[in-house]
Amino acid sequence: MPRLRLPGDSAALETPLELFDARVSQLWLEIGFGGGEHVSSQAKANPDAGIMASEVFIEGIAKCLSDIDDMKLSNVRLWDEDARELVDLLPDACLDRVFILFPDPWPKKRHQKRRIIQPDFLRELTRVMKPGARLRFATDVRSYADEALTIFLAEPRIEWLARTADDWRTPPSDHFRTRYETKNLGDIEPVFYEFQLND
Ligand SMILES: C[S@@+](CC[C@H](N)C(=O)[O-])C[C@H]1O[C@@H](n2cnc3c(N)ncnc32)[C@H](O)[C@@H]1O
Repeated sequence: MPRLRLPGDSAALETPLELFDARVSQLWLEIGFGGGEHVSSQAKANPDAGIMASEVFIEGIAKCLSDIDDMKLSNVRLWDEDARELVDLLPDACLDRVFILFPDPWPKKRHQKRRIIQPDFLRELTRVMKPGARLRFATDVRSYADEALTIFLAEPRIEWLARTADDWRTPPSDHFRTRYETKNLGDIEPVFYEFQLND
C-alpha cells in the first residue's frame, strides 16, 4: 500500500495534513473501519477532510483499498495496525473529528477490559484532538453504551452534545450506515453519542 499507508514514524506524522495527495484543511480519524464503507463515503462527501483510517482486519483493508481506488479518492490514508499506536504517534491537537463506530463489543463481562474505550486511551485521544473537535461513538450493545458513556463523561474536557433526551437514538444526518451496523447483532437499537472537546 505504498501511497495509501501512513508512515509509521512520528517525524513523518508531525505534519499530517501534508500526507494526503489532496489538498485538505481538516484531519479526521476513523478507528476500526471494518470494510471501510463509512470511510469512503465520508471522504467522497468531504473532499476538504483528510481521513486517516485504521483497521487490523486484512480483508477489510483490501475492500477499503479497492473502494478508494474505484472512487479515485485522494484524501484517505490507511493505518493497518492498532489504532492506539497511531494515536500515540500523532502530534498534540491535530484532529478535527474522530469516529469510533460499532467497535468490537466484547459482551462477556470477563472480556470487557479488551474494549477500545478505556480511560487511558480516551485521555490520549483528547491529547490529539483540537479544542472544539468532535468525536462520534456508536454501538448496539447496551453494556458498552452505558460503560462508554460513563468513561466519556468522566473526562473533564469532554462535553456530550445531546440536544434532547433521546436524540442519541437517531443516526446523525451526516452518518453513513456501516456493514456491521446493518447486521443488527447487538441487544439494542444503535446509539450515536456525539462529543465535543472543550478547551
Ligand atoms: C465490530 S467491527 C466494526 C467495523 C466497522 N466500524 C463497522 O461498523 O462496520 C470492529 C472493527 O474494529 C477493528 N479493530 C479492533 N481493534 C482495533 C484496533 N485496536 N485498531 C484498529 N482496528 C481495530 C476490528 O478488526 C473490526 O474490524
